Amino acid sequence: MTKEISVALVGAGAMGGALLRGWLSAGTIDPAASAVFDPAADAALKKLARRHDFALNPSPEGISVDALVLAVKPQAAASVLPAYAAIARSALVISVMAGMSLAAIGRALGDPPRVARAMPNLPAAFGAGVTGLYAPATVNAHGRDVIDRLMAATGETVWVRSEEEIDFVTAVSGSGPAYFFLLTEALAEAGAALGLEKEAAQRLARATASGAGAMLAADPRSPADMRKAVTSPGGTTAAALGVLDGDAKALRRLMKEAAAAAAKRAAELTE
Ligand SMILES: NC(=O)C1=CN([C@@H]2O[C@H](COP(=O)(O)OP(=O)(O)OC[C@H]3O[C@@H](n4cnc5c(N)ncnc54)[C@H](O)[C@@H]3O)[C@@H](O)[C@H]2O)C=CC1
Ligand SMILES: O=C(O)[C@@H]1CCC=N1
Repeated sequence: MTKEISVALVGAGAMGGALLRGWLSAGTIDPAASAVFDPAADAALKKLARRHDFALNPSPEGISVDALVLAVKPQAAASVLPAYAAIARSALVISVMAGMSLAAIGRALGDPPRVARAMPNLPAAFGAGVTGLYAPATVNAHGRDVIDRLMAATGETVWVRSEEEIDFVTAVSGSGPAYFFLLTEALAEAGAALGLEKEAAQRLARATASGAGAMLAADPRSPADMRKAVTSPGGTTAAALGVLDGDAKALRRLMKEAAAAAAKRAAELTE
């Protein structure tokens, strides 16, 4: 049996909390040997700590774990991270922070030997996440395996070739769920504008997004082939796609601009 991983998680908010719940339900981590740090721990997190028996907000002194996972806001990192420098000396450090470079993490933690970057997304809370991963040569095959096992507990993993590509992962899949949620909001608004009751339009749009997501997860056809399967020649879908994807390629152009803006922001946060 593969050994469970001991983890110190710094920041158990939306993303850190989702990862933690994924690890606990998949049995990836050893709760009794793990610790979670979050000064704003809410009742749900306290209950989780009691149920699974992991340490919540212990003193960081003397803690020794396989992996130190950093999930605080990048803007808070410089002031928060130094308290965890001693843990980082012996642990594999995995940062899920957007726009916080390996160099900046190294500076904040006193240059620990092994630091890697992971860019998960929020569907990790339902085991339906996808995480982009990058580790420099200082992280060996065993370290990569630990990172992969931790992130695979919450969905798919995709290794990328350079640290810069993590900013591109952030633009595609890190921020990506929000694009689909916006599309769902916009579709519901369009349905209401046509004359449907607001609640009916919301239910139709949400179930459609979720159904399309289920097809993407289960159907091996490409997204383009599935789009074609919905689109009868001269029919209703073709009329809509003429607006979204006609000569001006409006949606594709907009998506490129949106992803470029996200990647640019990730790079700015890094500076
Ligand atoms: N929300 C998302 O969809 C994604 C977020 N991320 C990254 O995850 C990180 C966290 O983002 P969210 O979870 O969205 O933010 P959040 O605000 O929900 O969580 C941050 C947590 O850090 C805690 N915190 C603040 N000071 C702390 C300290 N001194 N020690 C320990 N914990 C402390 C806060 O109480 C909070 O619970 C960010 O760096 C973000 O770039 C990455 C991928 C997706
Ligand atoms: O918006 C953000 O900066 C974070 C990173 C990816 C998703 N949320």
